[in-house]
Amino acid sequence: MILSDKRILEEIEKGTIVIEPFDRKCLGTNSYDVHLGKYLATYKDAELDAKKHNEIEHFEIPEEGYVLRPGFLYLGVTLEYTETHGHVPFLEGKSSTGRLGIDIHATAGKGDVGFCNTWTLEISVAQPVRVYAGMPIGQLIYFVVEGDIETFYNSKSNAKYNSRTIRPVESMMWKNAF
Ligand SMILES: Nc1ccn([C@H]2C[C@H](O)[C@@H](COP(=O)(O)OP(=O)(O)OP(=O)(O)O)O2)c(=O)n1
Repeated sequence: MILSDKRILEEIEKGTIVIEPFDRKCLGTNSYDVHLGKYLATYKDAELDAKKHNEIEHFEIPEEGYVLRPGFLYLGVTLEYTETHGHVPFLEGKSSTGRLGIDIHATAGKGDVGFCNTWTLEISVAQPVRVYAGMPIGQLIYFVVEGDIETFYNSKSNAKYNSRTIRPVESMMWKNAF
């Protein structure tokens, strides 16, 4: 089950869903529109190694926008800081973004109950496209979770992506033992 607009508002009222900044106009029938934050990042090395800490370089999207190019992975970030304490949040693209050939996640759309942060976007494009800080980029939808939670994401000692940030965060795969 996906939360309706009224339920999302009720959860915000209760504090079980936090979206900052929140704008009522961004609330859809059963989703909330999120926006592109001003920081982007790319990996320093052209070849990545899943066992190593691959470092990124951050840069700001200028006023006139920034042209994303095919063949590159850009890490972006939502403008919105979110907390979800009782539901499973999913980050989805928007049809209007998709129609510009912009993918906002490579594979990960699911969030965890207890996730408290901005969302890192794994952006790739089908053709060159100029993007702007603050443009609508995706939407959050909230699923009801079945069963009790033993360990919330924000209380997991090994949660990799819960340190509050306004910048995109690189892959922390290197922290996995494999
Ligand atoms: N495109 C996405 C998808 C998810 N997340 C956030 C919300 C999730 O709650 C958190 C962790 O996502 P995953 O569980 O998919 O990531 P990992 O399994 O790699 O990390 P961890 O070991 O911390 O669970 O990252 C994000 O910022 N950007």
